[in-house]
Amino acid sequence: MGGKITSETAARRCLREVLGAFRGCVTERREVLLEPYLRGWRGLIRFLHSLGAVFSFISRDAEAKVQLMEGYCRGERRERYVSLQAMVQYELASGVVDPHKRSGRADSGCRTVLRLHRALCWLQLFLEGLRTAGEDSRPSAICTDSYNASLAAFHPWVIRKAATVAFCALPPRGAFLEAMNVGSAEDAVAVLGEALPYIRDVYGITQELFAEHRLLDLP
Ligand SMILES: CCCCCCCC/C=C\CCCCCCCC(=O)N[C@@H](COP(=O)(O)O)[C@H](O)/C=C/CCCCCCCCCCCCC
Repeated sequence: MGGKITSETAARRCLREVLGAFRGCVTERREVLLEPYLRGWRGLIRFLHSLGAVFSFISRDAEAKVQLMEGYCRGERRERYVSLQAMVQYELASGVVDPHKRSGRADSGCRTVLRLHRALCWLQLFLEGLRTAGEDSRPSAICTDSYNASLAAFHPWVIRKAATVAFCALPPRGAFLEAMNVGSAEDAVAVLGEALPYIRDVYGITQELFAEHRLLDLP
């Protein structure tokens, strides 16, 4: 045990932000808008900060990826980065990414979003586990199982080891749900239930888009 909540207001604000952002991501035409997508990630990263310094190597990596994408969204070609669909179309057409090459640009939007997308798979499993597990369950175990079933396959041994050690610092379920600061544990479970369908929808659309263009294995 060891997760320490440094700012209750910040935690509450960022979870509301996550929920609102993922809710606003998908358009009527089933496009995923990048601006709210990245805003959702910002909220998650802020929440991760509130869990303590032991997670900072994880939040730094996520932060760098979000920052890179925000740069594209505000840059010269920002109209190409309004949605994931626009980004994929542009980066494929301009040769920024090539699914047939074994090496590629480390800073492309597609490659960067793919890393976040894989992490979203972990998040879905983790939140679902947290929501449905018994009162005595341990978030560290739920997190480890979710990680092993998703992201771990893409990480080298040293990262897997460091991540697994960090997960041990997660507080017990009651304290974790409290840390979400949205009311009682039941309220927190309800918020998770509210957020999950939106996150699942964003994940599903992205998975389909990347699969269609053979972008799921970008190096
Ligand atoms: C709403 C309720 C509360 C949920 C709170 C969850 C908060 C989670 C916030 C952020 C999740 C972190 C996402 C990490 C993205 C990792 C992307 C990645 O795979 N990067 C690796 C590959 O990148 P490249 O080298 O190819 O550029 C990179 O090597 C990774 C480095 C850092 C380690 C990543 C470990 C990921 C573990 C994810 C679990 C986070 C644990 C949070 C505990 C609540």
